[in-house]
Formats: sequence, C-alpha cells, structure tokens
Amino acid sequence: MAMVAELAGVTVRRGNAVLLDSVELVVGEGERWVVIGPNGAGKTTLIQLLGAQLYPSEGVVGVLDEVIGTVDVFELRPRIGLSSSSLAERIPAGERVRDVVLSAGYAVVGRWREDYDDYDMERATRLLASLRIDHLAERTFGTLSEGERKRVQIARALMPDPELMLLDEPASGLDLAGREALVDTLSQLCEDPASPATVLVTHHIEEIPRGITHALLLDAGRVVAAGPIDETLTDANLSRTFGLPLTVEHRDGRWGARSRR
Ligand SMILES: Nc1ncnc2c1ncn2[C@@H]1O[C@H](COP(=O)(O)OP(=O)(O)OP(=O)(O)O)[C@@H](O)[C@H]1O
Repeated sequence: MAMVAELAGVTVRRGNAVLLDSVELVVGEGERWVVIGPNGAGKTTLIQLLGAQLYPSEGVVGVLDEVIGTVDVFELRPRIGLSSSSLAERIPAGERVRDVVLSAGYAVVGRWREDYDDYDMERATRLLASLRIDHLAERTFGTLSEGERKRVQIARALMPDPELMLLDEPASGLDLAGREALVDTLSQLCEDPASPATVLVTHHIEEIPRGITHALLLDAGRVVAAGPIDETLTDANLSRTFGLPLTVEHRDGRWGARSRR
C-alpha cells in the first residue's frame, strides 16, 4: 500500500519541554486515522508536523513522498487539507464564506489577488452544498455560528482536492445536535473511498466518525498504542492513555467510553 505520511523517531522539543517523544506512525493510502489523547498530549503538534507547519527536533517526517525540511513547504501545503482552530482564527471576520473556501487552493487565508476560474468556483459551490452550507456562501465568516464555521473549515480543507486531510478537533465547541450532524457529515466523508487519507484529532471518542480505520493513542508526547481501530481502542489502552479505568463501547459504528469507578 502506498504511504501518505510517515513519522520515524520523531521528537519535538521546545526549551526543556518534550512535546512529542520518539513517535512512529505510518499513514497508508485510503486510511482514516483518529488521534486521541488528553489535553497536552501532543495531538496538535502532530497535526502541525503532518501539515508541514512545523519541523521535528529529531527524526524524519515524510508527507506525500516529500521529507519535511528538504522540500518547499509552499508547494507541499496546497496538497494537504487542514482544518484547525489556529487556522480559523486567522480567517478575517469580514471574509465571505465562498472566498474562505476558494482561497484554500492557494493555501492562503484572506482573498487577495488570486485568479479563480470557473472550475474553482464550481468546486467551491459543490463543496458548500455537500456540507449543507451553500445558503451561507455570501455571508461573512464572522457572522456564522460555531457549527457553521466548522463546516466552512472542512469545505476549505477539501477545496484543493488534497491527498491528505488533517482535521484538528473538528467537532469541538458544538452542542449535541451540532456534534451529531457534523459526525454524520464526517462519516460520509470517511466512508467515501474517493476521500483522501485522513487524520482526525479529538479528545472525545464519541466524536469518532464511522469509517475511521485506525487509531493512535497519545499521552505526554508518547504513543500508547497505534494500529487498526478495533485492535487499538481497547479498555486497557484507553485507560492507560487517560490515566483512569475506562470501559469502551462500540455500537452501530460509533464509539463511547465511561469510567469504571
Ligand atoms: N512553545 C512551547 N513551549 C513549551 N511547551 C509547549 C509549547 N508549545 C506547546 N507546548 C506544550 O506541549 C504540549 C503539547 O501541546 P499540544 O497543543 O500538541 O497538545 P494537544 O494534545 O493538542 O492538547 P489539547 O488537547 O489541550 O489541545 C502541551 O503541554 C503544551 O503546553
């Protein structure tokens, strides 16, 4: 199977802090990974490495047949779809939703002087429709609800027809109905064989969409367990990851966990 991303012996340090410690990961074509771990585990740092936004202190990060550090990241980034709160914070409040999505083709935030052709326009319209937000195309980003913003970010991540999609906590901050609606949408994406390889980060296993094939459990920068989700998301592994006894449930394609105390 072709490799989409690989981390080999990757450590990230900031001062005395070790954000990621000797991490190994191989994401193959067609795989959909979820990265789970408590606050501060290093999940966002991992996504930043895969998104060519950060260099490792040690080890090798390979993404789409390129090695980070030896490649022009401005050529690589448009091949990667990224949705994260730090990217969303950089979107100007006055930017029209259609332009938020269109500008992803250039991996820039904020429309400036790029030329968009009919194909780009049609693709943006199609993506907004598939995420059920086509009625918001002319609204400004700053006027949207949290759930609507999350959908715009996913449409933006898909715009460049990426070979790798990275979703950092796509359902955070949503109410129950908003979360369930978004998990349904993400499930459709993950179950679609035409979708790119995906790495999705969450704290909550209830937010894992159907169609996720693999899981990486992280704690304090270290990999607790990684592999096919059915073998990896076990009571023992999740309990080690979060440091308390947990029982994992898997029903109708969705996951849940509760404390055994
Ligand atoms: N520049 C820095 N200097 C020191 N520590 C840092 C720096 N940046 C991040 N950290 C620490 O690295 C750890 C990992 O951060 P990261 O954002 O990757 O975790 P996370 O798993 O995404 O957390 P959360 O679930 O809370 O978003 C955290 O403890 C954070 O405080």
